[in-house]
Amino acid sequence: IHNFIPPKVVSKPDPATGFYNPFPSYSFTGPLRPVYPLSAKRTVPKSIPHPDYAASGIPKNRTLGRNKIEILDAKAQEGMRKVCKLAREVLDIVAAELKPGVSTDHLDEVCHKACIERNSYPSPLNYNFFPKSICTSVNEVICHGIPDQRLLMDGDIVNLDVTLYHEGYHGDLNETYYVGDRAKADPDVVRVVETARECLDEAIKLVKPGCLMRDFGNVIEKHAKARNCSVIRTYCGHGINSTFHCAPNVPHYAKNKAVGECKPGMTFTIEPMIALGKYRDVTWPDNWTSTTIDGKKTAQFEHTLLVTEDGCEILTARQETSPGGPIP
Ligand SMILES: COc1cccc(Cn2ccc3cc(C(=O)NO)cnc32)c1
Ligand SMILES: [Co+2]
Ligand SMILES: [Co+2]
Ligand SMILES: [Co+2]
Repeated sequence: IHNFIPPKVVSKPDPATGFYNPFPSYSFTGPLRPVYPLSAKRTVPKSIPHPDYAASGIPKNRTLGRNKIEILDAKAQEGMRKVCKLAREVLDIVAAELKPGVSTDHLDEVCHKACIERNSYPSPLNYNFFPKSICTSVNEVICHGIPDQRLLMDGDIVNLDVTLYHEGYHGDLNETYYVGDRAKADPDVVRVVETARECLDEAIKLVKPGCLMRDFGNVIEKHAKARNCSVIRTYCGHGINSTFHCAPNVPHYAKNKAVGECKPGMTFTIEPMIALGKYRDVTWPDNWTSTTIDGKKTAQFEHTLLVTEDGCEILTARQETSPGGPIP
């Protein structure tokens, strides 16, 4: 079940970290720990259109024709442009808050408010019962990190994954950022972050009518391996439109069997997760937080893309003012 009720704080701090360890019997793969309690569940005014799962937690499984990829008409494409532009604005607003001493829960609050200010619902909230409005994935967390009371520290890397639901369409993007002085970042940390960024850029270059969904994994894994990194296999890119996740499934590893080819009017994400060590993942007892099995750092970047007649439009593209960006 995903209706996650964090456990009561245990009586004594964990000698290893000095923090209270809410899962004493679980052997964490790295140094990161959750810091509870989670803040109270945030609400979205009823005046803002909610996705079907907002109350129940369970998305309607409308894409029963699993492999049928929706082609959006001009009006729907305009709707996707709009929500993706807003999603980029929200990501940039949250990223501007990043500094040592800020809690991931504070980032959730900033994201939640920025969505509401844009008459948008934060898509992750209650999606399959996810408890917060943004995914904040720190260090060895691959994805789906839950915003909590932990304070960001100099030398951390943090992925912010934002998805908005606006006027019937979802827009989904994420970036990984350096916390503290980027110039002092560990070279291995820079390698995994910049490799993830480059893997996404390489894959996007392929996107045009006729390109096969299974092609992206080959270029992503080739680049990752050339930089002595691995590719997480469990989580994939996905179709996105009026539904948060739909066909196609877009694996990021080589020699995959993904079905489908790019056609004008399709919208989907590519969101490679790259690791310094092993590609295998293991999920915390919170049922959400996915971490590398060896506790080594991992990074991710994501865009929502629209296939056009001669290539693609990066609907969630960085702006001049966007925080972060490549270390030259
Ligand atoms: C075992 O079912 C699971 C496991 C983990 C997570 C969720 C639900 N979920 C919550 C937020 C979220 C974001 C994305 C995404 O595409 N980011 O780019 C995907 N899933 C998401 C369900
Ligand atoms: Co479940
Ligand atoms: Co995302
Ligand atoms: Co996504």
